[in-house]
Amino acid sequence: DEALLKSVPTVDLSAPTEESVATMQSALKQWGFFYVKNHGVSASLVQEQFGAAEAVFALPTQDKRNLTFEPMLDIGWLASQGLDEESGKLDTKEGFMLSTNGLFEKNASLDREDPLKGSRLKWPPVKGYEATMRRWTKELYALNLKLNDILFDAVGLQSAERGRLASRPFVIVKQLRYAPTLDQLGAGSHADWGSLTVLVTDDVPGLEIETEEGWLPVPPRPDCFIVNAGDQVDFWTRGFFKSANHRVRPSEPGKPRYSTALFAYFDYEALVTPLAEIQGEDLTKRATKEPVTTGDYFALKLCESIGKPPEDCRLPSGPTIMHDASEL
Ligand SMILES: O=C(O)CCC(=O)C(=O)O
Ligand SMILES: [Fe+2]
Repeated sequence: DEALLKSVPTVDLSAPTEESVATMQSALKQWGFFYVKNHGVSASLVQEQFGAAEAVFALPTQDKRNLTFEPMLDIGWLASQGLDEESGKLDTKEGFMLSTNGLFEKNASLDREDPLKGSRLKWPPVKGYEATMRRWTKELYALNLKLNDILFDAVGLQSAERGRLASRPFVIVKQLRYAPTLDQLGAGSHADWGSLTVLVTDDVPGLEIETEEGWLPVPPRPDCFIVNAGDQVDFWTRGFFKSANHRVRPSEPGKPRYSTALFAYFDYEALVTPLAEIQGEDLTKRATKEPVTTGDYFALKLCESIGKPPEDCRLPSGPTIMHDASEL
């Protein structure tokens, strides 16, 4: 199998910018995925974050139920629930989510020193959790902004557009735990919705991406994070950069797998339109081909994911979306 001999490239953030730009460009064109090294997040913070994740998932079920998932804010605890379309079985992932939903207020500002400030969040009853996750979100938010700069160079974007698309990206932090079972997928095949996803995993392999030649493993690499482009980038570049389908198939018996994703979107209020800088045939796989703001797009995707057709799903006129799931 030829795909198995290949591997996704690594963007080294300590290398000269032109080199990072060239690597990201070819990686997103070919795979939709790359590793990033010298990302600036300390190993001790990575450990601390995984400690926080383990502590949340180890809470008594009742405590986790008190942190119930709120779909329109994209926060809270999710028990394993996603149906894996291939096997028809439930997948094995459990999640806890935080989001910068303070941005849902019109013209909201975002504090880069504390991106979660102003968000409605449920903090789990775990000592030190809030401080750790505020720090984690701050550092990963900054990393996403750096990656955006490289992404914008990779498409030759004008400077005015940069600020419009990436002054206040909306982000979701999702801590994941995959149950230690091998006869079921950890996460079924899917593409991410946003701009760039930054993924940090423990040392249990499992992530695979769909390629023309089959499923390609993207195993953990020491000191590297994994980054992939989502559907917003696919739409924005007319498919020039891929939003690749991927899945998780944990491969070590008896050992749970932990990973934490930062799902970033473009600026919450920005209207995302296909790039003028990229010409050529529209290869986008994204279903919605109308330009929409990130906020409306996000609300639309949420409606879709809970099975409401867009016409039954009231989208607000501006970016201030419903705060209450019952309004759907
Ligand atoms: O845990 C992983 O390796 C991937 C998670 C993922 O793809 C997702 O949550 O969207
Ligand atoms: Fe994903």
